[in-house]
Amino acid sequence: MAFTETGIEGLLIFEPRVFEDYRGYFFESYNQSAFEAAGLHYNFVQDNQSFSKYGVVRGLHYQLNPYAQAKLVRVLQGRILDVAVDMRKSSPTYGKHFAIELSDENKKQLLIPKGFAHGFSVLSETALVMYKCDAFYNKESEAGIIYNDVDLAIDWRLPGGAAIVSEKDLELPSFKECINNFE
Ligand SMILES: Cc1cn([C@H]2C[C@H](O)[C@@H](COP(=O)(O)OP(=O)(O)O[C@H]3O[C@@H](C)C(=O)[C@@H](O)[C@H]3O)O2)c(=O)[nH]c1=O
Repeated sequence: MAFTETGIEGLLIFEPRVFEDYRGYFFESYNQSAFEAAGLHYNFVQDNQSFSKYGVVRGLHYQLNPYAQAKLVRVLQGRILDVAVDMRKSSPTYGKHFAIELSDENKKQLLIPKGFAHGFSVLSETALVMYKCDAFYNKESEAGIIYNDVDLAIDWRLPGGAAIVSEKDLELPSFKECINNFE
């Protein structure tokens, strides 16, 4: 079980220890005491799961305070590019993003603290994504940034720009338009 830094404070990669044998494999996908031993005190209260096809981009999403959510993201089937944008104005990496491939094969997870916008693109034929949240969904506090924001310039690794995006997400504002949503 290992936590790796990403260069953005608080944003960590978690790699569980995988036990393989002739039957297959076993791993602890989450263990609260192991997180606490690493100084990571989260009280996850909601688990979400989504299934998407190749080219889907979900995001970039966050909830406004006091409903902001930390998330622990993993992939049960397939391969995604998971992206977290640092929206914490006091952070030295404010406005920077971090992207990582998460897959059923590499079993990596991304721990995203509050104060980030989150999204992902689907790189495999389909992907089953699961993430834990430390605050409940609150429809009224949903917010987001347009996935192809010019300032963030995220490479979603979808050649030919084949992004499949929800109608709601296509209406999202630019990064610059929502900076006042953050402290
Ligand atoms: C996020 C969420 C949605 N819903 C409902 C609202 C809506 O009718 C339907 C689909 O919601 P969305 O289109 O917002 O789903 P989606 O675009 O997958 O939204 C998710 O994107 C990723 C990137 C995140 O980080 C999540 O926090 C969440 O915002 O599900 C819930 O009931 N509970 C929830 O927690």
